[in-house]
Order: sequence, then structure tokens, then C-alpha cells
Amino acid sequence: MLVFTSTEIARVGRLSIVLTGENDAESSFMKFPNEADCKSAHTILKELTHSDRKSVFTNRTDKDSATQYFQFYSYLSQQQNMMQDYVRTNTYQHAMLVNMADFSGKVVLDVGAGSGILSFFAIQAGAKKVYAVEASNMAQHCEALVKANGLADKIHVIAGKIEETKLPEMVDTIISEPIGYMLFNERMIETYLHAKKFLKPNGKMFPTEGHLYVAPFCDEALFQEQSMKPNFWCHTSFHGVNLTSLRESAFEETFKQPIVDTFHISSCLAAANKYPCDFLALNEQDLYVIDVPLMFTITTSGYIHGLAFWFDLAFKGSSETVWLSTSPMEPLTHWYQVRCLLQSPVYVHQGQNVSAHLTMRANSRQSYDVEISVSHPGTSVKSTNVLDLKNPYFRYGNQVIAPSLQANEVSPTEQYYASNGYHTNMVNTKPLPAHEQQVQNLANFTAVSISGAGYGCSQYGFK
Ligand SMILES: C[S@@+](CC[C@H](N)C(=O)[O-])C[C@H]1O[C@@H](n2cnc3c(N)ncnc32)[C@H](O)[C@@H]1O
Repeated sequence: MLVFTSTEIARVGRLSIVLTGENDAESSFMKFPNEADCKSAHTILKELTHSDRKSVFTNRTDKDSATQYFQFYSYLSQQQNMMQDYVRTNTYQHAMLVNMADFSGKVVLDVGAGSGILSFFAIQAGAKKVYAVEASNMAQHCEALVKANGLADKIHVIAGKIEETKLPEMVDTIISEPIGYMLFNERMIETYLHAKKFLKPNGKMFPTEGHLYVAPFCDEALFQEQSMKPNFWCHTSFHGVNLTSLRESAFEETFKQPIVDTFHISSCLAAANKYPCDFLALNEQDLYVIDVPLMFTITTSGYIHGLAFWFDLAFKGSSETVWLSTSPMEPLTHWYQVRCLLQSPVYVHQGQNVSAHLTMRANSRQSYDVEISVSHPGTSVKSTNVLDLKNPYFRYGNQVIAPSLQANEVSPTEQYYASNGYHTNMVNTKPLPAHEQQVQNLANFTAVSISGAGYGCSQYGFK
């Protein structure tokens, strides 16, 4: 005989189910005349309780954050911003087209399809069918685009969140672009990992891995700029009002902001550490707390003002591995790079080993609280900071290009890449020295932005 727990009964409390039982303890259970009735009631109850239950996404996300997030992605202009990041879009397309074996005749799931651009690429690579799941109102535009391109029989647009969607079949390959600043902002990688419940055994994921890079950097100008900003609150008579009591809070607020811009690799005082994430192996819960112990061997003496971050994505197909890099040595993408300042700089000497730590704690605002620390070598002194990745400072466009490396000088990070046999195959052609390339990229950006079609970052801190 099947029994119901009092929790299940409570969930369907709005139905007037008559409970039998002489006393309170017995009243926790329903009794049925026969097993068939009992089973069908059980099925109905299960469905009711499931429809009442909140999804993984809803449970982990503040309601206002989700509303704002999906509104942001419902604008064609925002989809356009991402589509016009040539490095991003071209690398995704290339990764699929050179790995046709993973698409030809296959069933594909596009997680967070947006405009549907990746679904179109999957069809170009030979996919038999694509389920394009999109939670924002962009799903309507995606459907219209699919129809206008005569692909309604192959691309099935499903409006809804992956966490709340049912698919009629399991899929061979999952594609997605779930990446935010510092790789993890937006917490959409969790959605991507959640989608593995639809993936057949030995199925493919594009991208397959994400590698977060961390390096200590020296940038006196940036540190001074941020330190000076709150000085506005030192006014003792601003229109007759004394603002000084808020100076400390303003200082704290400024230093809580990760800085999104680009910088020259020569400002890094040591080779970067790599934190690899294998999307085939990880579960969404693994990203609730990301804990990364770090160790740097200092290659250039100077002050560490903070930690710099960038990431690479690997598309490990059956035929080729394709890399998408957001390194400061590669052409700029709309993810730029991110730097987190320490509250006080730490002086280090060439050859010293410096330990540091990064802890990213997921929050309900689809972002992370970022804790960093760098230990002062030879003492017990630590410099630390806690930053709010949801509220970054978009500084690109303001930056001063660092002096170039001397002729034949190899930067620490270039040494790291070389010693690890690292190659990016889409963006690794270097016709210009790195510093000139950087200048050129910035020039391109400005030109595109002026035309109104450039990459933008919203005030909300999404893409
Ligand atoms: C970074 S955009 C990528 C859009 C498109 N795939 C592309 O590459 O241009 C991420 C998209 O995923 C959608 N999204 C985010 N979380 C989602 C979820 N839980 N379920 C379904 N779609 C989601 C967003 O609305 C957004 O359109």
C-alpha cells in the first residue's frame, strides 16, 4: 500500500481531500479502497507537488535579479552586442564547423539560445534537429528568425528556463554561451551544467572546458585613481552640507568594484595560475563556492595592487580542439579582462614565492562575492579584499596603454603559455607586437561603438 507523507498532503491542501483516521497521528495518511485507486491518486499528487515545487533556478535566484536579467536579454540590441563580438561568434562557428562529426545527423540542445545564432551554426554543421531553449522574450524573435530562414522543421524553439523545461528526447550534443565576466558572473554555467540531464552518455559539450587565469598585477595609476575617487566625500561644505561622514563608506564601495577593462601583460608580476573547469565532469553545485589556492613566483619586483583575471574556453570536438581566449595578449573580446584591487598594495621581490587565495561565493543576485588575499612574504601580514562581481566598474576606454616590452623581451604570461604548450588556434596569429595589437583593438572598438553597433556592457553588469 502506498502512503503519503504529511508534507505531500500539505502541498495539496487546497484540494478538499478527506483524511481518514481516528486521531492526529493517523490523519497524516490517506487510505484508499484498493491499490489501483491509491496509485492513480499518488500520480496526481506527485504531479501537483512537482508543479508546486520551485525549480533549481528559482530557488537560487532573487526574483528581481531574474526579472532584470531576462529583460536585459530580451533586447535585440543586447543580442547584437554579443553577436558582433567577432572573436566570440566566429570561434563558436569555427568550433562547430571543424567538428562536423559531433553535429552531423545529431540532435542538439542550445542552452539559452538568444537570437538562435548557435542553433543556426549547429544546422550548418549538419545537425538533424536542434532544441533552442530561451527563457527571455527573445524566444519570440528567435522563432521568427528560424521561420524566416526556412528552418522551422529543424530548429524547435522552446520558450522557458532550462531548469523548468521538458525535452521529448535526449540529445547528442549541447551548445551554449553561458559565460559572464570572470567566467562565472551571471551563474549561467550552472544552467549549462544543469542541462546535462538531457545529454546522452558520451555526448559532447561545446564549450567543453573553461580555464580561469589569475595573475598578480602592478598598476599604481589604477590604485591611485580608485583611492582618490571617494575624496569627493571629503567636502566639508558641499552646497553647505558636510559629506565627510560618508567618506569611509564611499571608499569601501569603490574598492568592492571589480574593474572591467584591459591592461598590458607586462603589468603582471608573475606567470598566471590556471583554474580549470571541466564542464563534462562538474555539477552545478560545484560552482556554489569556488575555492582557489594560488602560488606565484615573482618575475618582476614591484607592488602587487591586486589580482588580474581572464579566461579561455576549449571546444574539444572529435576532430579538433578550438580555443577562445580572453587573455590580454589576444584580441579584445566583450568580456575584456577583470582586475580586483587589494585594500593595500604588497611589495614583492623578483624570485619570491607569494601565496594568495581566491574564494568566489555564489549569491542569489546571479553573481559572486569575490574574496581575495595575498600574503606578504616573510611576515604574517595579509592584504585582502571582498568584491561584488555584480557591480563592476567598466573602465575600458579610459585606460593608459602600458609601455611596451623591450625588443625580444618575453612577458611572464607568454612564458607560462609557451612552457605549457598552449596555443589558441583562432586568435593566435600575431602580425603585430602585442602592445600595438592592443592599441589597434581599442581603436577598432571605439570605431564600432561610435557607429552604434559596438560591444556594450550594461549598467546591470551582464554582458
Ligand atoms: C550570453 S546569452 C547567449 C545567447 C546566444 N546563445 C548567443 O550565443 O548569442 C545567454 C542567453 O541565455 C538565456 N538564458 C539565461 N539563463 C537561462 C536559463 N536558465 N534558461 C534558458 N535560457 C537562459 C539568456 O536569456 C540569454 O539570451
